[in-house]
Amino acid sequence: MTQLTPVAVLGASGRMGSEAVKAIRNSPDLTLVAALGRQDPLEELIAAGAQVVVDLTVPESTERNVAFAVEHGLHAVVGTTGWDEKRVAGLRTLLGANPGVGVLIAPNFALGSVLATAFAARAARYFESVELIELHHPDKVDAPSGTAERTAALIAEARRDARMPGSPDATQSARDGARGCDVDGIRVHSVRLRGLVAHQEVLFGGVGEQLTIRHDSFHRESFMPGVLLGIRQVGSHPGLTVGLDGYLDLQA
Ligand SMILES: NC(=O)C1=CN([C@@H]2O[C@H](COP(=O)(O)OP(=O)(O)OC[C@H]3O[C@@H](n4cnc5c(N)ncnc54)[C@H](OP(=O)(O)O)[C@@H]3O)[C@@H](O)[C@H]2O)C=CC1
Ligand SMILES: O=C(O)C1=N[C@H](C(=O)O)C[C@H](O)C1
Repeated sequence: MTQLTPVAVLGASGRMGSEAVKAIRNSPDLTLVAALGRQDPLEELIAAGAQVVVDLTVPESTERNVAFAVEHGLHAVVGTTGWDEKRVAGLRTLLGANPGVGVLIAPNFALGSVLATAFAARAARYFESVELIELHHPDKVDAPSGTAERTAALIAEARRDARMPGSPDATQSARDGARGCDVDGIRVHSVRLRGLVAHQEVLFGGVGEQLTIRHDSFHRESFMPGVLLGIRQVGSHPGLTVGLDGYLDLQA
């Protein structure tokens, strides 16, 4: 008989957490052993015998949740935003002291979004101008989105490698926020609108042409194949992986 992987979800009653609970329950190779919320002690993860913890909480709690998992030898699949460079560096150190434990931090679990970000990174060196627009539901607590931060960082890296200057911009005066925020030298604009779920456009401009790379998540089900892929693979990838693309062969 094949062993089922025992999985716990943190943030289980949230928008993403409740969808993940459903997806895990519907997976014949996984068993949901804990579904925790803000009030529940993390020790329940151990008592429940979880092997993989899925963190879909809030930026203030994710670092502590993941540290607890790693220190107790549990693999973690993390969708929560807020993982800046300092936090990532701290987690790498912690993982160094806990060899064999795997953590996946995936700013976006939707396969189309992962591809859109990869395509944008590839296109980055060919266009003089680039700006990014991310559009989300109005209940989102952070801006810009984690996906936009990562996409901008990868575009900026590709442009630096190609020794490109910043996007041309003659603006001399602007109202606060009119030009969006600066992520690694890339302008990112955040829209919050009832009815939206999660959307992103990367706009590349060259002389007489524009390339737009757009991805839309219309429902949180779109994230679930990526969440399940992460749960199934995290144990085979010790150390830290940032981005679901780390588990995919995007060159094929
Ligand atoms: N990687 C990806 O593909 C995606 C990532 N996200 C990210 O996932 C995160 C969650 O998003 P979303 O589901 O929309 O948010 P919600 O606000 O709907 O859910 C967050 C949940 O976390 C719970 N929570 C808060 N603090 C803790 C804690 N200390 N321990 C355990 N649970 C806690 C909340 O409980 P309570 O109700 O009690 O406050 C709530 O149920 C965000 O950072 C978002 O950006 C979202 C979509 C896709
Ligand atoms: O809060 C959300 O909804 C989302 N958060 C993630 C992000 O910040 O990029 C992923 C997706 O965009 C949905």
